Amino acid sequence: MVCSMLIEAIAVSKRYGRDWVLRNLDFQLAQHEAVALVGPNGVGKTTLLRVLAGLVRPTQGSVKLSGRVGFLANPPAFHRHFTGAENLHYALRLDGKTGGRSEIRAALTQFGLPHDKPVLSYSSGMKKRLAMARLHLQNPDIWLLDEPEAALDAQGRGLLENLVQQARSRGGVVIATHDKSWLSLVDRIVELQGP
Ligand SMILES: Nc1ncnc2c1ncn2[C@@H]1O[C@H](COP(=O)(O)OP(=O)(O)OP(=O)(O)O)[C@@H](O)[C@H]1O
Repeated sequence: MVCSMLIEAIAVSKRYGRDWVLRNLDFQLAQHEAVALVGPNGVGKTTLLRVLAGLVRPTQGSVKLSGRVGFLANPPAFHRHFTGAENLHYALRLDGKTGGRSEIRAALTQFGLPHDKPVLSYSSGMKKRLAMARLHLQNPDIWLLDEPEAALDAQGRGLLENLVQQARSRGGVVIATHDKSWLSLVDRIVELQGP
């Protein structure tokens, strides 16, 4: 049988020590779907994204992915001593892509970033923009965004909305968020209730 879902998570549970964070959760993401993942602090949104991304193994249950995953962490991680361009080049190499210099320069310009400053000199909003530029270039099938709006100004927010459109036309996107303005922009809202 051909599975048309990008993500098919079945009966996923996750426990840290003795504490259950997720219990028996089913989650699906369809092609061209945008889903908002909401719920109070500590309810398990990041944990679910990390399980879906394969960064954390579920205690029980299974996750099936159809496509390449891109994860926008909050806060995002980089090589601090590398420039933005070097970080993008490195990420593309890890993905097995040969990102051309002109493509990387265009992405830095598009996301309003300097071309030759080390990331240790970036503000948190600039780091978030660099993480967006990285995802833009990686162009995965499955986009997992953890509080992507954090630290962004109004222009950065506009760039983020464009990125979500890119994600939607390429594959599908899950946005863990406390920002209610996403709720009218997505196809479906999943509210985590706790274990
Ligand atoms: N590595 C870890 N070890 C132990 N407990 C953890 C770990 N990561 C997360 N937790 C716990 O799991 C629970 C869910 O955390 P998580 O970060 O997934 O919540 P969240 O919904 O994303 O919260 P927020 O809205 O504050 O970002 C919290 O109680 C947290 O303390």
